[in-house]
Amino acid sequence: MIAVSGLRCRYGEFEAVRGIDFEVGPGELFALLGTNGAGKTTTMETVEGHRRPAAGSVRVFGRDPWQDRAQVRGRVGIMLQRSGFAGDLTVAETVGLWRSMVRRPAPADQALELLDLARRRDVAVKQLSGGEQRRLDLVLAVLGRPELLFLDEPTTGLDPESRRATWEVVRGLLAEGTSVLLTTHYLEEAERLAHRLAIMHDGRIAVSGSLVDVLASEQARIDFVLDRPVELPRLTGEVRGADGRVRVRTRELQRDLHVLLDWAGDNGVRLSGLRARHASLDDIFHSVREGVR
Ligand SMILES: Nc1ncnc2c1ncn2[C@@H]1O[C@H](COP(=O)(O)OP(=O)(O)OP(=O)(O)O)[C@@H](O)[C@H]1O
Repeated sequence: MIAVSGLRCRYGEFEAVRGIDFEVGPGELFALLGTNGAGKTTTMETVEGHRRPAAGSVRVFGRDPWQDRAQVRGRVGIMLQRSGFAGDLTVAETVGLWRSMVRRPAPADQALELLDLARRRDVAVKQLSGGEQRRLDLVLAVLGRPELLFLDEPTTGLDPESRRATWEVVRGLLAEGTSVLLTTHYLEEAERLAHRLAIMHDGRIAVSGSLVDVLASEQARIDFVLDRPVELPRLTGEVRGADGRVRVRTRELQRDLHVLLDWAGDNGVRLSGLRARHASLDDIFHSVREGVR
C-alpha cells in the first residue's frame, strides 16, 4: 500500500527527513513514533501527496502521490493534526458536506454512531469540545471508506474513554482490511495497535520492525540494592552500580536471573527491591532520545 525508499525532505536549506525507508502492507497498521521535530509529520504529509520529496521515492498503491494525486486521493482518508472545519456548520451539516465530496460515502447516521456523535448532530462544530472535534475529524477521515488511512496524532487531547473508543474504531477498520499509517506520541497507542513501527530521531529511523522484534533489540534489565559490599557472581550482562545499587543489562534475562538468585540463596545475600523485566517501548524511546541507538 505504501513503499518509501531513500526519502529526503527539505524546508529551504534544512533537511527535516534524511533518507528513510519503510513499507506498509494491506490491512497493516504502521506507527511512526519519534521525538519532537523528528520528521514524522513531514513524512506523513509527503506520503499523503501534500509535499514533494527532495529525494527518494514514495509510492502509494504503486503510484506517485504527488504526481498521480487524482488517482490516489479517492482511495485514502486523512486525519490531520488540526481540523479545518467551518465552525458555524452543525455536525450533521459538516458530515453532509463531506459526504458530497467523497466517492463512496458511508451513511451519515452510521458514521456519527461510530464515535458516539449522533446525539451532537445539531450542535455547531465550534461548540464541540476539543475531544469531540477530534472524533469528528476521524469520522470525516473514514467517511469515504478508504483503503488507506492516515492518522496524525489521532488521540491527542482525548480523555482515556474516548481514546479507547478511537482504538476500537481503528481495530474495526483494520479487521475490514484498511491499512493505516499512524503518528503518535502515546507509546501505549502504538503498543496496542501497531503491527510494525519505526522510531524517528533527527530525520532518520533509529529503530524499526515488529513490536516484538523492536522490544527484543534492547537489553533486558535487572535492578536491586545490596545491603553490604559483596562480590557478585559472573553474569553474561553488563553490571553497573554505586552505593549498593546494582543495575544489570542483559540479553540472557532468565539465565542471569537464575545465577543471581542461586548465588543470593547460597550466600544469604538479600537483593532488596529486586526487579527483572524485558525492555519496554519507553526504554527504547529513551535510548533513541539519548542518542544511544
Ligand atoms: N514549514 C516548515 N518550515 C521550516 N521548518 C519546518 C517546517 N515544518 C517543520 N519544520 C521543521 O522540520 C522538522 C520536522 O518537523 P515535523 O513537524 O515533521 O516533526 P514531527 O516529528 O512531526 O514533530 P512533533 O512530534 O513535534 O509534531 C522540525 O525541526 C521542524 O521545526
